[in-house]
Amino acid sequence: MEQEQVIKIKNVGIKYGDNWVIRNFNTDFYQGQMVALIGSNGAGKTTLMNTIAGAIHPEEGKVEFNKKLLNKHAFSSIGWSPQRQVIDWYLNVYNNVYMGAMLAGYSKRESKIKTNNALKIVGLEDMSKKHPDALSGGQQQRVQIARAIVHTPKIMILDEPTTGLDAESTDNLLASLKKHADMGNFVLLSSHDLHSVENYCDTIMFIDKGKLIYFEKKEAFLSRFQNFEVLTLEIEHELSDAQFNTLQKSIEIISRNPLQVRIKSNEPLGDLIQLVERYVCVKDVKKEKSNLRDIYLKLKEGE
Ligand SMILES: Nc1ncnc2c1ncn2[C@@H]1O[C@H](COP(=O)(O)OP(=O)(O)OP(=O)(O)O)[C@@H](O)[C@H]1O
Repeated sequence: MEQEQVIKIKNVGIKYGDNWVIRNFNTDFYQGQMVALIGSNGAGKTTLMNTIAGAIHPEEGKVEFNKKLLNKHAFSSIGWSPQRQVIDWYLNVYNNVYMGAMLAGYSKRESKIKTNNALKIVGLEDMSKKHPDALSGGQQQRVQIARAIVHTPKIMILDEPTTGLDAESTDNLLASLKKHADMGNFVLLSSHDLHSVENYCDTIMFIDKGKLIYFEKKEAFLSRFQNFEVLTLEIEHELSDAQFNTLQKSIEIISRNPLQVRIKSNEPLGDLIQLVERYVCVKDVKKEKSNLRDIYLKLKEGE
């Protein structure tokens, strides 16, 4: 089925004071996509998401929504979880989330069902009576996300939703967002957790210094850069500083402990292992295709 465009970003430019942080930004988003917005600190991810969510008005250009797909109250079609925590400290966990459903126009009965479902997704069913100040940072973050997604909006804009979440909660949340996207909705999330993003998102949007560098299907993005591989070497003992420094001059070490080396795809390993074995015995070698994180680091290096 042909998926419809949900959002169009047209020549958007945003500045703080005299500084342009985003300029000439153009993108289209479609139903069914789960897009990972990635880029280094200060790249402009939050600024862009806040602009899409309507919290910042662009200096230039505009963000257009497919009006046909949205309810007449846009609020009920968009779920936004900003980077800074916005929860009501005077309401307990349950009511924080329940309020999101009520504000989106659901009846009390529907809101209850939706609230219980959202609390389940973020794993806070047992904490519904607690007040936010009695929760950990990660749990507070989950309250905010539950509130943003409780009304199952067609468009979800989530700024670093996995920050502060443990591995299990991260997986649960992303799996449920993926399911939501697969049902024809749209999810945009920013994250520095590239392993999780790689597992669940289907589209990569890589920005740098306020500019869109790559925006394509995950598989296309990965295969474009998978001309190198990562070797993990199990060695008998750690390298001394002097050994490490010397080795670094002839091979591309990306991690010291565990020792990880970047090589070209299909490059023979004999010479490399011989080189390392001048200093330490290599007990095992594991070769993996570069993943999203490796590619991201390589891109940042080559800047
Ligand atoms: N309120 C503000 N006033 C002035 N400059 C700002 C403001 N907010 C952000 N900036 C600047 O705009 C640029 C983009 O910031 P933004 O927060 O959008 O980046 P980000 O990609 O979300 O970073 P991070 O990964 O650290 O969250 C940065 O250079 C930042 O210093």
